[in-house]
Amino acid sequence: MSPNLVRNRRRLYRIASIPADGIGPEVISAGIEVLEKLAVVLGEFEFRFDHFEWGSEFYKEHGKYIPDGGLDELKKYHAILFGSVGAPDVPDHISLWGLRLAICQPLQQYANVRPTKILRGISSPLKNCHPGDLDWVIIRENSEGEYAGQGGRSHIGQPWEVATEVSIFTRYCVERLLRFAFEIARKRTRRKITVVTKSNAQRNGLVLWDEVAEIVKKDFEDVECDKMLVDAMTTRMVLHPETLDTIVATNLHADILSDLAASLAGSVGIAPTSNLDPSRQNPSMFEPIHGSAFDLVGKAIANPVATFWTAAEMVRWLGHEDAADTLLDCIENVCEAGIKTTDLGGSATTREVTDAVLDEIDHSLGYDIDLSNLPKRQSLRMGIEKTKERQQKDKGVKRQSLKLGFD
Ligand SMILES: NC(=O)C1=CN([C@@H]2O[C@H](COP(=O)(O)OP(=O)(O)OC[C@H]3O[C@@H](n4cnc5c(N)ncnc54)[C@H](O)[C@@H]3O)[C@@H](O)[C@H]2O)C=CC1
Ligand SMILES: CC(=O)C(=O)O
Ligand SMILES: [K+]
Ligand SMILES: [Mn+2]
Repeated sequence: MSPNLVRNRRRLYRIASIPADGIGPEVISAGIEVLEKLAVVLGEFEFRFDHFEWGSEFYKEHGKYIPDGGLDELKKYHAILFGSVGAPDVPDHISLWGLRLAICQPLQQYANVRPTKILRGISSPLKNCHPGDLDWVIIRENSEGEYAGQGGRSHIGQPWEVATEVSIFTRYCVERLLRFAFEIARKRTRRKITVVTKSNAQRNGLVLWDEVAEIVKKDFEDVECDKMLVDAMTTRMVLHPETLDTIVATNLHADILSDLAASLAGSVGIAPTSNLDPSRQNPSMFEPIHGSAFDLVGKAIANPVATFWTAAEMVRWLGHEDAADTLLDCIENVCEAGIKTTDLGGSATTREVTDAVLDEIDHSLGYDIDLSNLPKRQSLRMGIEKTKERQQKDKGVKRQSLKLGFD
């Protein structure tokens, strides 16, 4: 086979990288190293990253987080890899609305998907909660609710000052998100969804949620559906994690529940986020669940696992399920080997965890070989052979024969 044909089968993905603030740049640069290694080793695809210096430094210099025309620029990419926005010297609402929400909302990334599970080698702070007992995916409405931008302040500074934060819930957005969540539940083994609201106190918008859920669930009779009020949901997550699978909730409720979920699975330093436009008309955005972690900046100890898992979810969204699973396997192998940062009770640095994952990816071929010394097309061909092998899903079996297939 000619090298050109092989090369043509390799998909090229253009990724916009926006590391932004705090530990964002530390974890995103580690994530990019891992993605580039995965691409070279598997040979199914390649990435071209363009870096956008948008963040709080840019804001302080230019008065805006996104320059004019910036969103149109982002639309040219297959996906966006995002770090975190938020700096100690800029009010949090300015930074969040200036960058993250200013991307998610116009690009209609209305489904925020947050899987959480106890990775091999990580222990839950919950007594008796082991891998398999906590394996959830939280679907967060990502376009409206408490983050719709409705509200205002009057009589600022006066004793009679008034401020409103109006939650917006539209039948259209609630229904599209619930349908998306039920589809996710249907694809998972347990086919089980919990709809979380607060329709006792929030008697308008969340009653609408309950009503729309009743309608949508009729189209998913194969999915077991139950509902919870959000306060009781926290109790169930802690005391009966094994009874949950797919969870769907409003923008604010799911924001809170998903940080709790990540911590119950070990740390916010491990959990991923996908901000998806399910219509695929716009690029989706992938980011670790955590924020800027001011307390860790510059110490080189931020946990990069959340970003690696996020990278795996980006690869999955781009259509490479097996490659995503390979990366997740490599991450879990590293955790299982005890190479963990301090948030997980270990003592490894960001660099050490990253190097260990890079090493695992190299070894995921089942072959100890240094790809950096090979001409590019040889490693491409090896990747294709490797992909075929993976389809057999023979995890754990050392692959004996790896056809190098040099032309
Ligand atoms: N999507 C985004 O861009 C987000 C931005 N933020 C912003 O980040 C800033 C800080 O927010 P916080 O509420 O403190 O939340 P945070 O997620 O930055 O930190 C909360 C706690 O988790 C720890 N943590 C976070 N990431 C970690 C990692 N990778 N490894 C180990 N430990 C980690 C931190 O050290 C801290 O103790 C604020 O400006 C906030 O608005 C917060 C959440 C999301
Ligand atoms: C801003 C924030 O906390 C989040 O997107 O999860
Ligand atoms: K983030
Ligand atoms: Mn959050």
